[in-house]
Amino acid sequence: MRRSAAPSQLQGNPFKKPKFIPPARSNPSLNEEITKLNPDIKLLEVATSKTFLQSQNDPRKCSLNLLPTEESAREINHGDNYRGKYCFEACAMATLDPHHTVHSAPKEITVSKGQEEEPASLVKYFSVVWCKASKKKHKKWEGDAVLIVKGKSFTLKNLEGKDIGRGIGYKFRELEKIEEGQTMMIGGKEIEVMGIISPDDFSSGRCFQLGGKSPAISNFCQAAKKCFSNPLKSVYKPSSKENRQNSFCNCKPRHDPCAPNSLVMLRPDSRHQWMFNKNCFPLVDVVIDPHLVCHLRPHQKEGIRFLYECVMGFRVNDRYGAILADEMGLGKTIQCISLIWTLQCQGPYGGKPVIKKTLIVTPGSLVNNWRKEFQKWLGSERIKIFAVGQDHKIEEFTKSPFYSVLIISYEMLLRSLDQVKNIKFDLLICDEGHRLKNSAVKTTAALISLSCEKRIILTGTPVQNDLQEFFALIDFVNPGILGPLSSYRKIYEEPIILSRQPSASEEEKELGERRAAELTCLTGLFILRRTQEVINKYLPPKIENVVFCQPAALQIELYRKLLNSRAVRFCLQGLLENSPHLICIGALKKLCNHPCLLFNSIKEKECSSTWDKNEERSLYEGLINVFPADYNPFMFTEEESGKLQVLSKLLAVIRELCPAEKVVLVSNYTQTLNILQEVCKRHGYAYTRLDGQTPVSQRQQIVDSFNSKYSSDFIFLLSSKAGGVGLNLIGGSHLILYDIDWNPATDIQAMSRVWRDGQKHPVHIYRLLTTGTIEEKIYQRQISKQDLSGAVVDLTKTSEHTQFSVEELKNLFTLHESSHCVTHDLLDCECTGGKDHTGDALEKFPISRSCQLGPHPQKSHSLKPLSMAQLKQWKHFSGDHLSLTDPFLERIRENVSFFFQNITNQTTAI
Ligand SMILES: Nc1ncnc2c1ncn2[C@@H]1O[C@H](COP(=O)(O)OP(=O)(O)OP(=O)(O)O)[C@@H](O)[C@H]1O
Ligand SMILES: [Mg+2]
Repeated sequence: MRRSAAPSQLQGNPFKKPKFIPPARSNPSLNEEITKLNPDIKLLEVATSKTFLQSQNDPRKCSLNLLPTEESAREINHGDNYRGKYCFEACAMATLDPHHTVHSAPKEITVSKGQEEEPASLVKYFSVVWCKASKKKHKKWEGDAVLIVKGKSFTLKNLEGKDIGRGIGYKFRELEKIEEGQTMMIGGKEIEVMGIISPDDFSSGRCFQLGGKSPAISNFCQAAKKCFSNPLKSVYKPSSKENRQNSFCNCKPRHDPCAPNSLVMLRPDSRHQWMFNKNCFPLVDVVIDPHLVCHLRPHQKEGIRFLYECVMGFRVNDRYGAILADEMGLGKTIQCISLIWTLQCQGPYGGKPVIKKTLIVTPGSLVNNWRKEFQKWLGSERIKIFAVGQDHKIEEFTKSPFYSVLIISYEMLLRSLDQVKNIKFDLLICDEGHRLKNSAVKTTAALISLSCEKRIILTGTPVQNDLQEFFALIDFVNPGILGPLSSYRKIYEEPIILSRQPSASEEEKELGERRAAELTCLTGLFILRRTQEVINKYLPPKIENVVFCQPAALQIELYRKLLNSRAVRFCLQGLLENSPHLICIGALKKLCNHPCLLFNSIKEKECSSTWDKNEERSLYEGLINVFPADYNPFMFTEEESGKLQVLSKLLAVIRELCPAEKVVLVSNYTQTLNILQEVCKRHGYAYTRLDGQTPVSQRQQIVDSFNSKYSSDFIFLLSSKAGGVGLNLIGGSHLILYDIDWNPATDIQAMSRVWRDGQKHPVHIYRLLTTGTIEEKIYQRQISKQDLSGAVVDLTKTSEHTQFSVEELKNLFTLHESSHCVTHDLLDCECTGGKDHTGDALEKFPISRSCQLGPHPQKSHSLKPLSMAQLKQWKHFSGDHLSLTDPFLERIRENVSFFFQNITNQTTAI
């Protein structure tokens, strides 16, 4: 039967290329090679030979897939029916790693010749082409597919991962015979077998990738492996006639590549030269300006190399995107500035600059920060920056030839999209780019519509809970690299999510893990994430405290009443559809911050016209009577809230002991910030404030003035959700998180504002939680979920908190009045929180005891939220412990039931 070429063959699908060796034949030369490495594997036979990225990356791994032949399998199998299992395992372990245990196939495995019954666990995979069944002689194949043969059943999946045919009841004999060129009918489709797919290729998902992708990516490995050659060789001596002809080009690097500490970029490989150097300009080394290099941290140098290789298309063929996902404060800005400045002045071909104009899109509050950073690192002469603002309209940029960098906020971009589209940008940088969630979001759509190919996303906040958001980011920087969303879902998202369900079978778990690993591998070429650890040594010590504040009497009484309300009881009956649980949670959180916030809500609702119909009525019933008859929320007192009492004392002791230091005080709620502001006023503390209402144009000014050593402000009131991202608040060295967010990333964002490059003082962080209440539960949820983080992204739902099981609600709606610290109770720690478990007494205990904290270096200083296990490693003690050495904690102990403390960079600590 003749056939037309299937799509994969037109595109050169690597899975079709290898010569198929039917199971009964062997390839002696390869076998020899394998045998040299490990004599035990001579019984196995090479069935297919493919080149994959992974094998290139890891020199120990080989590009061969080893399958036992029918005969060899029979040789080692003596009479039982596990051959199928053996086949599968041997395939899955197919590497040439000499340490690998390919030879350890179970010896007792046997197969009886006449045996017909085949265990259901036999799984084989084949690449096939398919078309609708017809009697025509000349078939027109409609597409490539993957045939999965499991036991007696067949499944046909297209390359998007969708099932397109099924069949059952095939005989084992038929199964055995499947070989290249064989045609068969499955679910009304005719297929022709093209080759065997190894279980590894199937479980990693590689067999679904069409020709263009893998080779594109694998190209990087060669490029990346090439060492830096002596740059002077080709730079100073034009090697060919053509090069001499093009001597009008700048053949010298802009900076001396041989100077000590020079930072030289990777040279393009021959493929790149062939594609992009049609005029045969001489190769010139691209060298980062030494003026910048002298400031760069090692991880920043590595980051610049990474960005350069990505946007030049060295890493993945025909893709020019990158995601720089370094944790907060690692200097993503300086890395981008270095890249822009380099590409704008230099290039590998005749020194010709690679880019002319750059567009930087950033949250409004950071537009001026970017401008300032350019000035900080490059001064005002080298490069002309245009930051769009009220007084700086985009037209000015369009008209003037001087400016090469346009900085614009996401909001402004939407408003002036048409104008931006008319400008040709060669490089696009999206700061805090995790907001580009999907193409349905307007901003994403607007950015996608820009024609610029070189795209960089910067984000310090990893994608937390959504593989589709992850897809959106990847697809934005390197469009199409993961195929269409529909196939991505089938091949990666669904198996990964399925594998994380508690009910997942072993097989599902394994498949999900393999797919996640493959996804990480594919995307890892253009995603770079480094953690805080790389910068710790440049930073002053950080003393982190979790402070469990005893609730005030009024809070306890109101809390009990709320928990006894009809609304809460209704939630616990499990009728969650219309459950008012979110309202109940909101009320409890307000109460923890200050009872006057709850009072205000009750009064507001009483005045509201919908009060009668509202579920809140049943929540607030009788609550007002708990407040004193003449209660005036504007005259609130500190004694009415445990946390506020602690805060007030904390501010006083900071002021007293460190008069030159400043405090960043963070809340997620504007109303709470109002209370904190009032506290500042009452105590005469000078303050400044940045929240969602603060005009974007004023934000940088507020930040700058707080950071200035001449500022008289003692406190910076910050709404973390409104404007926390990306801000540098190094003027403050004490940071107090007054309330807790469900999403740990919000809190981490806030905490990272002060402990960053440029900070001069030891940093003190205080997280205030009300003992025994919902705040502790939210904290526990933050930290326990962290243990589950996934390989590519953290799949735990941490940002959306609308769904709870009845059990979870029961836990949330419980007040633990007798516990000093419910979180500590949960840690399974042997200590009682007494004095023996402070750092002072550490030497007395053997290191292995779970509570002995100080001597163990903290495992990771990454900005990831803590896990329960890590928290247990923190120093911890109850509030009534007698000899607190920390003078700040000493002063607030009266209102505190428990402390956790951890010091980073302790060697130089206070
Ligand atoms: N090599 C360096 N030497 C001194 N200061 C540096 C260096 N690199 C960065 N900084 C400073 O560190 C601070 C943090 O840098 P930057 O704002 O770029 O961090 P980021 O990675 O963008 O963090 P975020 O995710 O919070 O936005 C800035 O004030 C910056 O000027
Ligand atoms: Mg930033």
